[in-house]
Amino acid sequence: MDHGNYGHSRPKEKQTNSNYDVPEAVEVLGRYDAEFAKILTKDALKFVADLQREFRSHIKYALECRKEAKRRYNEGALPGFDPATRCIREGEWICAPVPSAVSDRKVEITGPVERKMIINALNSGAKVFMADFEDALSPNWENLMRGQVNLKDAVVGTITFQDKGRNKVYKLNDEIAKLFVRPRGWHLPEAHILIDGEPATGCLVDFGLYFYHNHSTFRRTQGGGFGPFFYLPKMEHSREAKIWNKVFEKAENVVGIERGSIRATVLIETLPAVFQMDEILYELRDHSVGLNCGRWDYIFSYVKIFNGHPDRLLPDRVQVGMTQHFMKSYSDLLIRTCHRRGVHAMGGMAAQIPIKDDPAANEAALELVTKDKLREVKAGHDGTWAAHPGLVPSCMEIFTKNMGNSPNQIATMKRDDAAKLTEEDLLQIPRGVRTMEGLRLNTRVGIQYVAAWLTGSGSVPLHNLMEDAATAEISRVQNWQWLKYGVELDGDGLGVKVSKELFGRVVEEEMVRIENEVGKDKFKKGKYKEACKIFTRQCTSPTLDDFLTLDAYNYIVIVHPVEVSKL
Ligand SMILES: CC(=O)SCCNC(=O)CCNC(=O)[C@H](O)C(C)(C)COP(=O)(O)OP(=O)(O)OC[C@H]1O[C@@H](n2cnc3c(N)ncnc32)[C@H](O)[C@@H]1OP(=O)(O)O
Ligand SMILES: O=CC(=O)O
Ligand SMILES: [Mg+2]
Repeated sequence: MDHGNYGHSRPKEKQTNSNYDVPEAVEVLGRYDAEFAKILTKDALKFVADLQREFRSHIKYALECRKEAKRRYNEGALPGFDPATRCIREGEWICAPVPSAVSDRKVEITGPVERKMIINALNSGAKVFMADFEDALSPNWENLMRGQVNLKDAVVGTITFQDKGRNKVYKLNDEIAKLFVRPRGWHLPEAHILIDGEPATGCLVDFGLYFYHNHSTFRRTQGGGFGPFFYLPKMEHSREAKIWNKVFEKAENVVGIERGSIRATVLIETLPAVFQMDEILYELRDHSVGLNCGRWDYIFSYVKIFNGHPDRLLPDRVQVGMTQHFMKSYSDLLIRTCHRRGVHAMGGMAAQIPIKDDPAANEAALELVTKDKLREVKAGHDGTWAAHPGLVPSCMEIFTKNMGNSPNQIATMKRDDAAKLTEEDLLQIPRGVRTMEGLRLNTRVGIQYVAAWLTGSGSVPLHNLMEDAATAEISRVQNWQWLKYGVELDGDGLGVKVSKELFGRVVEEEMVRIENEVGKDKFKKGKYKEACKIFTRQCTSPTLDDFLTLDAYNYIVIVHPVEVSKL
């Protein structure tokens, strides 16, 4: 974690936002708001600070280990199963029984913690709503704190939203989806909250504030005595799961609830983590409700881990789907591992979303989603993700039809055949070709996504697909990889090699295209130029940055009170 200076308006003399009532050695540098103050209470901040103090050295160590592993991969090593933990992989043990409140997770809708979307998602007919502080959210202060306010209102059941333009009031139905919350990954700091002079760890802020304010109501009204429920992103090793387990135990102790109340599903979305699935479940065995195939970050991770391996270059992004051998192997092994340990094996997100103004294109998009979901349920997944309420009914139909009356397939789809999958299967190079259109699309989408992220939107529709931080990362690292190794665009039959000059031209042309598409006015008012600078810098940097959002985060930190210009 980089504890450096963040933000445009950090005062020279340290000033605290004195309106918040803070515990000792905690400073809140984000804007004051009376609604936020109900979340940032002295006790809640103390709860977060205590987590930070107890676990910061563990987190720092885990992130150092990531760096060390990266050094080894860059020198040519391959990720693989750890001989030291063979006994965990081969041992017969199971996780704590799945709470009945979440035994049926056929369809889970996901979305940012935005007020109207939370209501729509909870009302969508999905079994679960994963409220996202991560891939789908731009983590600016307003989004994060409003997100906490919104979730608190949602858990209590009083959340409403008025769309004045459409004269429409949104409120919760009688029957709603079960709420899971996804905090940020371990790597992201929260620069608006300082603890002992250092930025807090983003995920401990997200988890801590949500847990502190909602555990009691949630367990009573939604969890049937269990909960709250979480999704845990971007882990690379079981030592990181161990930290989460200890965080959960501490949280349970502090508020006096039984061990195993909190439950979490871990996203397997980094390449090293696929070799650690048993170990991750083992660390979290009292708190686990399964694993999920986070396919988009997983693809991103493949490029990142192999950034020093020119023999493992990816084809166009659109060709790296779940039917590629390494992706199918990952999904099959995840199902086998979860079911052997008695928990859910969740599927992932198809990128297609409904297309409003083109029925034929809409039908084609829906067909792709259907195909993807059918593959998942037949393989043995217990549920899947939907990006949009319009997709929930068809995903539900596919899972219900193929699973009959069972809430899940944990006991019936053991997939013992997947036990024979090898390291080679899990690492097999994806097949396909590289094209100029692939380079253009990566560039267009990457710049448009960063522009949206800088203005507060973490998930956006682009070219009829859902784009979020994970999909944008693929565009970035793929461009970086192609540039670094001067690859030939072999799918066009032209034999063009990717170079800085070619990329520079593509960037210029795509910026013109974006301006034409969004219109001059929006282009001028938007953050397209800043986004272009960030994205281009990342694609052309001599070494690959770990995360696009770590670099871009600096642009969205606004420290209060904002320093008044002396001019
Ligand atoms: C790789 C991963 O991590 S995947 C998980 C993270 N990503 C996500 O969660 C993406 C979630 N999806 C979304 O954010 C959105 O669906 C987008 C940005 C892709 C598309 O958004 P839009 O273009 O606004 O969708 P659209 O205009 O069709 O929305 C229609 C209605 O559905 C609602 N809606 C759309 N998606 C969602 C959602 N995921 N949850 C709740 N409501 C939603 C809209 O709010 C809108 O409501 P309204 O009619 O009451 O005004
Ligand atoms: O978080 C999900 C992913 O696919 O990445
Ligand atoms: Mg992800």
